[in-house]
Amino acid sequence: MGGPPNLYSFPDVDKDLAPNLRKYVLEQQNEALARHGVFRVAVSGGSLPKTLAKALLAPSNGSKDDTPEFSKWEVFYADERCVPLDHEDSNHKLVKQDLLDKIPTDLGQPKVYPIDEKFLDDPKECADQYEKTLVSIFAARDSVKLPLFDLLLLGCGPDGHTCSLFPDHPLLREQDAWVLSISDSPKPPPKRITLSLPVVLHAAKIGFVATGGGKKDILKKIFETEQGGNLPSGLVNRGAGEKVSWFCDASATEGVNFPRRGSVM
Ligand SMILES: O=C1O[C@H](COP(=O)(O)O)[C@@H](O)[C@H](O)[C@H]1O
Repeated sequence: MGGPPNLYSFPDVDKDLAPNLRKYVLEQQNEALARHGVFRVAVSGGSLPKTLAKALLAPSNGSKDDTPEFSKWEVFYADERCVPLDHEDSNHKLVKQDLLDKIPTDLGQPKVYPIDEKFLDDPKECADQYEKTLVSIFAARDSVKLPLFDLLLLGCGPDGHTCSLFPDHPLLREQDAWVLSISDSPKPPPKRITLSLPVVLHAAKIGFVATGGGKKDILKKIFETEQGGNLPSGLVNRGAGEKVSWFCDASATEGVNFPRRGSVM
Protein backbone atom coordinates (compact mmCIF):
# COMPACT_ATOMS: atom_id res chain seq x y z
CA MET A 1 0.00 0.00 0.00
CA GLY A 2 1.37 3.40 -1.01
CA GLY A 3 0.82 6.02 1.66
CA PRO A 4 0.29 5.96 5.40
CA PRO A 5 -3.12 5.70 7.08
CA ASN A 6 -5.06 8.90 7.79
CA LEU A 7 -5.45 9.84 11.45
CA TYR A 8 -8.13 12.42 12.23
CA SER A 9 -8.39 13.69 15.79
CA PHE A 10 -11.27 16.00 16.64
CA PRO A 11 -11.82 18.04 19.81
CA ASP A 12 -15.45 16.98 20.15
CA VAL A 13 -17.42 13.95 18.94
CA ASP A 14 -20.75 15.68 18.33
CA LYS A 15 -19.47 18.98 16.95
CA ASP A 16 -16.51 17.85 14.84
CA LEU A 17 -16.05 14.09 14.57
CA ALA A 18 -19.63 13.24 13.58
CA PRO A 19 -19.86 15.86 10.76
CA ASN A 20 -16.49 14.74 9.38
CA LEU A 21 -17.47 11.08 9.59
CA ARG A 22 -20.66 11.97 7.73
CA LYS A 23 -18.67 13.68 4.99
CA TYR A 24 -16.36 10.69 4.68
CA VAL A 25 -19.15 8.10 4.56
CA LEU A 26 -21.15 10.11 2.03
CA GLU A 27 -18.05 10.57 -0.12
CA GLN A 28 -17.66 6.79 -0.21
CA GLN A 29 -21.40 6.45 -0.90
CA ASN A 30 -21.26 8.89 -3.81
CA GLU A 31 -18.17 7.29 -5.32
CA ALA A 32 -19.72 3.82 -5.02
CA LEU A 33 -23.02 4.94 -6.55
CA ALA A 34 -21.13 6.49 -9.47
CA ARG A 35 -19.13 3.24 -9.86
CA HIS A 36 -21.91 0.67 -9.65
CA GLY A 37 -25.19 2.17 -8.47
CA VAL A 38 -25.12 0.57 -5.03
CA PHE A 39 -23.24 1.27 -1.78
CA ARG A 40 -22.04 -1.85 0.00
CA VAL A 41 -20.95 -1.18 3.55
CA ALA A 42 -20.14 -3.50 6.45
CA VAL A 43 -20.50 -2.13 9.95
CA SER A 44 -19.34 -3.18 13.41
CA GLY A 45 -21.07 -3.11 16.75
CA GLY A 46 -19.64 -1.85 20.04
CA SER A 47 -19.43 1.94 20.32
CA LEU A 48 -19.58 2.56 16.55
CA PRO A 49 -23.36 2.55 15.85
CA LYS A 50 -24.02 5.49 18.21
CA THR A 51 -21.37 7.70 16.60
CA LEU A 52 -22.43 6.62 13.14
CA ALA A 53 -26.02 7.53 13.92
CA LYS A 54 -24.94 11.00 15.08
CA ALA A 55 -23.17 11.40 11.74
CA LEU A 56 -25.84 10.06 9.42
CA LEU A 57 -29.02 11.23 11.11
CA ALA A 58 -27.94 14.87 11.23
CA PRO A 59 -29.92 17.17 8.94
CA SER A 60 -28.59 17.49 5.39
CA ASN A 61 -27.37 20.84 4.06
CA GLY A 62 -29.63 20.11 1.09
CA SER A 63 -26.88 19.43 -1.46
CA LYS A 64 -26.82 16.16 -3.39
CA ASP A 65 -23.38 15.37 -1.97
CA ASP A 66 -24.71 15.64 1.58
CA THR A 67 -27.70 13.34 1.13
CA PRO A 68 -27.62 9.75 2.37
CA GLU A 69 -29.33 7.65 -0.31
CA PHE A 70 -30.20 4.84 2.06
CA SER A 71 -32.39 2.99 -0.45
CA LYS A 72 -29.20 2.31 -2.45
CA TRP A 73 -27.28 0.99 0.56
CA GLU A 74 -26.60 -2.66 1.29
CA VAL A 75 -25.61 -3.05 4.94
CA PHE A 76 -23.63 -6.07 6.12
CA TYR A 77 -21.99 -6.89 9.44
CA ALA A 78 -18.22 -6.86 9.81
CA ASP A 79 -18.78 -9.17 12.74
CA GLU A 80 -21.73 -10.49 14.67
CA ARG A 81 -22.32 -12.32 17.88
CA CYS A 82 -24.24 -15.64 17.63
CA VAL A 83 -27.22 -14.45 19.66
CA PRO A 84 -30.80 -13.66 18.63
CA LEU A 85 -31.10 -10.48 16.59
CA ASP A 86 -33.06 -8.78 19.37
CA HIS A 87 -30.58 -9.78 22.10
CA GLU A 88 -28.71 -6.95 23.80
CA ASP A 89 -25.36 -8.46 22.68
CA SER A 90 -26.36 -8.43 19.01
CA ASN A 91 -24.50 -5.96 16.80
CA HIS A 92 -27.55 -5.88 14.51
CA LYS A 93 -29.72 -4.88 17.43
CA LEU A 94 -27.43 -1.93 18.19
CA VAL A 95 -27.31 -0.78 14.56
CA LYS A 96 -31.07 -1.18 14.25
CA GLN A 97 -31.97 0.67 17.43
CA ASP A 98 -29.39 3.47 17.04
CA LEU A 99 -29.55 4.02 13.30
CA LEU A 100 -31.85 1.97 11.07
CA ASP A 101 -35.04 2.51 13.08
CA LYS A 102 -34.39 6.24 13.19
CA ILE A 103 -33.91 6.89 9.48
CA PRO A 104 -36.61 9.33 8.33
CA THR A 105 -38.95 7.58 5.88
CA ASP A 106 -38.27 10.05 3.05
CA LEU A 107 -34.59 8.94 3.01
CA GLY A 108 -35.52 5.31 2.25
CA GLN A 109 -34.27 2.18 4.02
CA PRO A 110 -31.09 0.21 3.33
CA LYS A 111 -31.24 -3.47 2.46
CA VAL A 112 -29.79 -5.08 5.57
CA TYR A 113 -28.09 -8.48 5.76
CA PRO A 114 -28.16 -9.82 9.35
CA ILE A 115 -27.01 -13.34 10.23
CA ASP A 116 -29.50 -16.21 9.93
CA GLU A 117 -30.87 -16.96 13.42
CA LYS A 118 -31.37 -20.63 12.47
CA PHE A 119 -27.64 -21.23 13.03
CA LEU A 120 -26.97 -19.52 16.35
CA ASP A 121 -25.91 -22.78 18.03
CA ASP A 122 -23.44 -23.59 15.29
CA PRO A 123 -21.09 -20.63 14.65
CA LYS A 124 -19.29 -22.49 11.82
CA GLU A 125 -22.57 -23.03 9.96
CA CYS A 126 -23.59 -19.45 10.74
CA ALA A 127 -20.33 -18.17 9.19
CA ASP A 128 -20.69 -20.46 6.16
CA GLN A 129 -24.25 -19.24 5.58
CA TYR A 130 -23.17 -15.60 5.87
CA GLU A 131 -20.37 -16.28 3.40
CA LYS A 132 -22.93 -17.81 1.02
CA THR A 133 -24.94 -14.59 1.32
CA LEU A 134 -21.83 -12.59 0.41
CA VAL A 135 -21.11 -14.91 -2.52
CA SER A 136 -24.66 -14.40 -3.80
CA ILE A 137 -24.17 -10.62 -3.74
CA PHE A 138 -20.52 -10.12 -4.66
CA ALA A 139 -19.75 -13.05 -6.86
CA ALA A 140 -23.01 -13.67 -8.66
CA ARG A 141 -21.90 -12.46 -12.07
CA ASP A 142 -18.24 -13.36 -12.26
CA SER A 143 -16.35 -15.31 -9.73
CA VAL A 144 -14.22 -13.12 -7.51
CA LYS A 145 -11.50 -14.13 -5.10
CA LEU A 146 -12.63 -11.70 -2.43
CA PRO A 147 -15.73 -9.52 -1.94
CA LEU A 148 -15.09 -5.84 -2.52
CA PHE A 149 -16.90 -3.76 0.09
CA ASP A 150 -17.14 -0.08 -0.77
CA LEU A 151 -16.60 0.75 2.89
CA LEU A 152 -15.93 -1.02 6.16
CA LEU A 153 -16.72 0.85 9.37
CA LEU A 154 -14.77 -0.73 12.20
CA GLY A 155 -14.13 -0.35 15.88
CA CYS A 156 -10.91 -1.05 17.76
CA GLY A 157 -11.12 -2.72 21.15
CA PRO A 158 -8.77 -1.72 23.99
CA ASP A 159 -6.86 -4.99 23.30
CA GLY A 160 -6.45 -4.09 19.60
CA HIS A 161 -9.15 -6.41 18.28
CA THR A 162 -11.25 -5.38 15.34
CA CYS A 163 -14.29 -7.17 13.91
CA SER A 164 -14.09 -10.40 15.97
CA LEU A 165 -10.42 -10.86 15.09
CA PHE A 166 -8.57 -11.03 18.41
CA PRO A 167 -4.84 -10.69 19.18
CA ASP A 168 -2.77 -13.84 18.53
CA HIS A 169 -5.84 -15.84 17.52
CA PRO A 170 -5.35 -18.49 14.78
CA LEU A 171 -8.19 -16.87 12.78
CA LEU A 172 -5.70 -14.15 11.84
CA ARG A 173 -3.87 -16.69 9.67
CA GLU A 174 -6.93 -17.58 7.55
CA GLN A 175 -6.23 -16.92 3.87
CA ASP A 176 -9.20 -18.32 1.95
CA ALA A 177 -12.51 -18.07 3.77
CA TRP A 178 -14.47 -14.79 3.63
CA VAL A 179 -16.37 -15.28 6.88
CA LEU A 180 -14.99 -17.09 9.92
CA SER A 181 -16.45 -18.45 13.12
CA ILE A 182 -15.01 -18.16 16.59
CA SER A 183 -16.27 -20.10 19.62
CA ASP A 184 -13.69 -18.92 22.16
CA SER A 185 -13.86 -15.13 21.87
CA PRO A 186 -11.90 -13.66 24.79
CA LYS A 187 -14.57 -10.95 24.98
CA PRO A 188 -18.08 -12.29 25.66
CA PRO A 189 -20.16 -13.60 24.09
CA PRO A 190 -17.80 -16.41 23.01
CA LYS A 191 -19.61 -17.47 19.80
CA ARG A 192 -19.31 -15.05 16.92
CA ILE A 193 -18.71 -14.72 13.22
CA THR A 194 -16.36 -12.24 11.56
CA LEU A 195 -15.07 -11.12 8.20
CA SER A 196 -11.59 -12.54 7.61
CA LEU A 197 -8.49 -10.33 7.51
CA PRO A 198 -8.03 -10.72 3.71
CA VAL A 199 -11.62 -9.51 3.17
CA VAL A 200 -11.04 -6.52 5.45
CA LEU A 201 -7.80 -5.60 3.70
CA HIS A 202 -9.45 -5.89 0.27
CA ALA A 203 -12.17 -3.29 0.99
CA ALA A 204 -12.11 -0.07 -1.06
CA LYS A 205 -11.99 2.05 2.11
CA ILE A 206 -11.78 1.30 5.83
CA GLY A 207 -12.91 3.76 8.49
CA PHE A 208 -12.09 3.13 12.14
CA VAL A 209 -13.99 5.02 14.81
CA ALA A 210 -12.26 5.15 18.21
CA THR A 211 -13.27 7.61 20.88
CA GLY A 212 -12.65 8.18 24.58
CA GLY A 213 -9.63 7.94 26.86
CA GLY A 214 -10.00 4.15 27.06
CA LYS A 215 -8.57 3.93 23.53
CA LYS A 216 -5.43 6.04 23.94
CA ASP A 217 -3.03 3.31 25.08
CA ILE A 218 -3.99 0.96 22.28
CA LEU A 219 -3.80 3.71 19.64
CA LYS A 220 -0.33 4.65 20.86
CA LYS A 221 0.70 1.01 20.57
CA ILE A 222 -0.79 0.59 17.09
CA PHE A 223 0.69 3.77 15.65
CA GLU A 224 4.03 3.70 17.40
CA THR A 225 5.17 0.14 17.99
CA GLU A 226 6.10 -2.97 16.04
CA GLN A 227 4.10 -5.09 18.50
CA GLY A 228 1.03 -2.88 17.91
CA GLY A 229 1.39 -3.41 14.17
CA ASN A 230 0.83 -7.12 14.75
CA LEU A 231 -2.44 -6.67 16.63
CA PRO A 232 -5.56 -7.17 14.48
CA SER A 233 -6.28 -3.40 14.17
CA GLY A 234 -2.56 -2.81 13.56
CA LEU A 235 -2.48 -5.43 10.79
CA VAL A 236 -5.37 -3.61 9.08
CA ASN A 237 -3.69 -0.25 9.65
CA ARG A 238 -0.36 -1.41 8.21
CA GLY A 239 -1.77 -3.71 5.53
CA ALA A 240 -4.30 -1.31 4.02
CA GLY A 241 -2.27 1.92 4.59
CA GLU A 242 -3.78 4.93 2.83
CA LYS A 243 -7.14 3.18 2.41
CA VAL A 244 -7.55 3.48 6.19
CA SER A 245 -8.94 6.54 8.00
CA TRP A 246 -9.21 6.79 11.77
CA PHE A 247 -11.95 9.00 13.24
CA CYS A 248 -10.88 9.71 16.81
CA ASP A 249 -11.43 12.32 19.45
CA ALA A 250 -8.70 14.14 21.36
CA SER A 251 -9.02 11.85 24.39
CA ALA A 252 -8.32 8.78 22.26
CA THR A 253 -5.28 10.28 20.54
CA GLU A 254 -3.73 11.98 23.58
CA GLY A 255 0.01 11.29 23.46
CA VAL A 256 -0.17 9.41 20.13
CA ASN A 257 2.86 10.38 18.10
CA PHE A 258 1.61 10.23 14.52
CA PRO A 259 0.78 13.10 12.13
CA ARG A 260 -2.88 14.06 12.22
CA ARG A 261 -4.99 15.24 9.33
CA GLY A 262 -7.17 18.33 9.66
CA SER A 263 -10.67 17.66 8.40
CA VAL A 264 -12.14 15.48 5.67
CA MET A 265 -11.84 17.55 2.46
O1 LIG B 1 -16.83 -7.01 20.41
C1 LIG B 1 -16.76 -6.08 19.65
O2 LIG B 1 -15.93 -5.04 19.91
C2 LIG B 1 -15.44 -4.18 18.88
C3 LIG B 1 -14.92 -2.91 19.54
O3 LIG B 1 -15.97 -2.32 20.30
P1 LIG B 1 -15.83 -0.92 21.03
O4 LIG B 1 -17.05 -0.85 21.92
O5 LIG B 1 -14.56 -0.92 21.79
O6 LIG B 1 -15.88 0.11 19.96
C4 LIG B 1 -16.51 -3.91 17.84
O7 LIG B 1 -15.98 -3.16 16.78
C5 LIG B 1 -17.07 -5.25 17.35
O8 LIG B 1 -18.03 -5.07 16.33
C6 LIG B 1 -17.71 -5.96 18.50
O9 LIG B 1 -18.26 -7.20 18.15
